[in-house]
Amino acid sequence: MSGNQETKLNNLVEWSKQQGSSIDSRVVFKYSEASGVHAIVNDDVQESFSLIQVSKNILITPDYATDYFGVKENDPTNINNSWLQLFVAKLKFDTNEPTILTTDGVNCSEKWKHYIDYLPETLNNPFWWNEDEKSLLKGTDAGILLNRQYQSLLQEWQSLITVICQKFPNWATIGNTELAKLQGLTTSKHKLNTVTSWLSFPAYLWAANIFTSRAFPYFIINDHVKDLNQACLIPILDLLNHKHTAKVGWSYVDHQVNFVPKQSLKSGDELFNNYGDKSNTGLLLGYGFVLENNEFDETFVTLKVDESQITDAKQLGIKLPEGASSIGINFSITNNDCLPENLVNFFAFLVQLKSEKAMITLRMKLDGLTQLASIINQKVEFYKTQGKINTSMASKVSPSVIKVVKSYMLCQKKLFQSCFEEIGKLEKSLLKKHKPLSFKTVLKNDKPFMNSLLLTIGVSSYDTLVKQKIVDQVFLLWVVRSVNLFNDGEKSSVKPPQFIVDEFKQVAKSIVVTKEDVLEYHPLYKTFFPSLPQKIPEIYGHGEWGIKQFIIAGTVADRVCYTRSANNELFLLERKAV
Ligand SMILES: C[S@@+](CC[C@H](N)C(=O)[O-])C[C@H]1O[C@@H](n2cnc3c(N)ncnc32)[C@H](O)[C@@H]1O
Repeated sequence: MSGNQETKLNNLVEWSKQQGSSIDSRVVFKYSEASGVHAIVNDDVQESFSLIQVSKNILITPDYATDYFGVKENDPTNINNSWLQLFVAKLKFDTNEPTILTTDGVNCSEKWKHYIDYLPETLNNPFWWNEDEKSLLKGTDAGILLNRQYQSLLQEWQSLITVICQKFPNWATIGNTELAKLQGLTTSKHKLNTVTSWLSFPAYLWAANIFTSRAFPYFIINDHVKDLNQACLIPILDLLNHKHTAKVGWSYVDHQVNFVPKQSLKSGDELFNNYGDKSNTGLLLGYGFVLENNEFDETFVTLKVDESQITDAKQLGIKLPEGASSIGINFSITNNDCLPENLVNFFAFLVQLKSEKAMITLRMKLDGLTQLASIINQKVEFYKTQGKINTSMASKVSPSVIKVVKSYMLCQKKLFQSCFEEIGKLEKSLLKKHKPLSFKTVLKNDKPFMNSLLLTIGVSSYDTLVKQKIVDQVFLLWVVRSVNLFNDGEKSSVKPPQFIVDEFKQVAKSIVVTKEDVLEYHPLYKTFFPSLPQKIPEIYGHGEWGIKQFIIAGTVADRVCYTRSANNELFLLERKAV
């Protein structure tokens, strides 16, 4: 820490004490490159011992802003702490009119001088990164949210400044100049990082980021607060860094905010606060750092589908995440639930066939999992490559940004990796539980059919069919054979599966064969006919072997087949709800 910053910190601590706050003598403030100012205890501390008491006198609360700007608490522009943020921007950046007086004569600039002087001017969260640095987040949750939050802050600021210009004629000139700077600029060209006045957008952005990185919920000190997002600034307590496992308590007693660690501390331990169960995306955007092994980490699979599909999925009993709409459905992937049931079911729904109306079948579930696995695998690959920052980029971005981006990417990749592994496990357990018929076993048991393959195409095992990529064709041939065998009624050692025969009959009843179908199946048909009945008449010489039978078998295949991608094993699934 520079000497100047150290002086500012000491001034802040002294001022807070003069204003009635107390800091236990075992708490000392230190500085590190990695996490800035933080507190250490230089002796053991018992659990539940109140270490810091901050006087109400020094808190920056919303009432100061509403009083100063003459805004009603329920004013529609008074959302997201907007007026309080503007108030803090004025405290920090207004050099023309440095005295801010409230209606009852409190000189706010004087009052919070040491606190405002201490607040960091340069923030390290992505809102303050240069364009090359920001581009490293392209395609990530953080990148998407960064743009979205930037836009909404911009709109929030525009509404505030418009009100300011109407209400306060002496600020209107600066306000209008600041508003005009943004006219005609596209989103990507917003490189406004320089504070030109307290009414400028960068001044507001700075104040908003001070709130995301340092503010506390206002309800801690005011029971009547209805809006849980309403915030206040609590000097001194905001010098504590975050640990997601830290057990802490905040309470408001006798006009003081008490900070109490709910665990004992050893001499030399860092005295942490707990900012809440935040994901790395939340930490990165709000605070500029991420935690490896963050148990609250989260990422999303976002899908865009029609409104009608959302309605149909709900009708099927799938509980969609809150806010699901045709704009997007965000399925949350966390460490605790890296493969949410509703995501699995929604993918099953997406591959539903007409013949599977009103139920989720094993085939839908397995096929849906295959589609999902492919998307998740793309995400894993994306984070693998995106996480490797190329050397040409490395010269344009700061090492601290590279470090935080790499760490963020790695954690996101881990979540998707766990999701991918979980898909494999679920597929395995579904197959184990429902034990669907394996085509490999079918062939092993149907010796005459297997012999016929050997004599005609020279193939003697399932694995060779896989190698030659002809499993699907042979499956169609076997379906037609099974139906003929069944219709023959002959006593045979081979029993065709009843559900295959039933499915074939059902398709046969409703199918309308088109010219396109015939053209599609013609090449396959020609490979088997007329040679098969000539060579092996005992199987192919009686029954129905027309091209139509193969077209029907094709639809049967769509309805009953599932190929496990890990080993290309083909399973035949009965249609039943799971
Ligand atoms: C409430 S302030 C804490 C005091 C701050 N370190 C300072 O220098 O004033 C929050 C900021 O501290 C830093 N910080 C907090 N917890 C951290 C952690 N576990 N690892 C790295 N930086 C952390 C981040 O820069 C964050 O934006």
